[in-house]
Amino acid sequence: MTSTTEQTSGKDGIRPVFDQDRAERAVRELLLACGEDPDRDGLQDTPARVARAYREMFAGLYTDPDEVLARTFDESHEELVLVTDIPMYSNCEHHLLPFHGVAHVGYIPNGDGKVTGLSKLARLVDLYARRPQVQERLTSQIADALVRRLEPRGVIVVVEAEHLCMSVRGIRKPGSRTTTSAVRGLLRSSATSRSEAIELIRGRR
Ligand SMILES: Nc1nc2c(ncn2[C@@H]2O[C@H](COP(=O)(O)OP(=O)(O)OP(=O)(O)O)[C@@H](O)[C@H]2O)c(=O)[nH]1
Ligand SMILES: [Zn+2]
Repeated sequence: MTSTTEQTSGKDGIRPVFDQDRAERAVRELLLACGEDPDRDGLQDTPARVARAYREMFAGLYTDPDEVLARTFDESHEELVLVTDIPMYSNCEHHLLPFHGVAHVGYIPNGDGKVTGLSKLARLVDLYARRPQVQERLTSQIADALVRRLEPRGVIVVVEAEHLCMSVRGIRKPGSRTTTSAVRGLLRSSATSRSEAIELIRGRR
């Protein structure tokens, strides 16, 4: 039986552990269900490898996003800070197949010294991407974490991705891309601020 701790998600979806043995048993079962022989030469180490791969791909389940943004700098910049084209690899929670693309993350600091390191924006993308996800939730979780920790005047997050569940199976439309956005604060309420950010994202190349 599954224990309560395993079923219960903590703050912001944080889970306590990755169960390597259980994951290996599940992969072995999957191979058997596919009619494969998990004991044949090429597959002997596969359950352990796949389990480790999932541990890595879902590492964001075991990390507190607020820690990523814990350190702030005293900088009186009060206009847009935008990091574009952050490579993003996630897995859709419906098929456990990858979706990948880029994220653009911007915020307007509130001027009271809460400016974060630029790499932390990419770390935040990574953390939420490394969970079983849907693209809409990934996008809004990144935005909401920034709002929570930095109390900025505005936030914009745009994610553009191809879903392999739409490419390699099902509808099979390789190359189709999905764009999602989450805007908060001034970047939502002010058309001028939002257009400035969107223009910078669009014209980045
Ligand atoms: N909104 C949203 N849908 C997603 C995402 N990732 C995958 N999906 C969709 O999840 C849906 C699951 O639909 P179902 O009908 O339950 O499953 P399915 O029979 O495998 O669907 P098909 O992919 O159409 O074959 C599909 O339409 C996927 O395209 C995502 O990040 N956001
Ligand atoms: Zn999918």
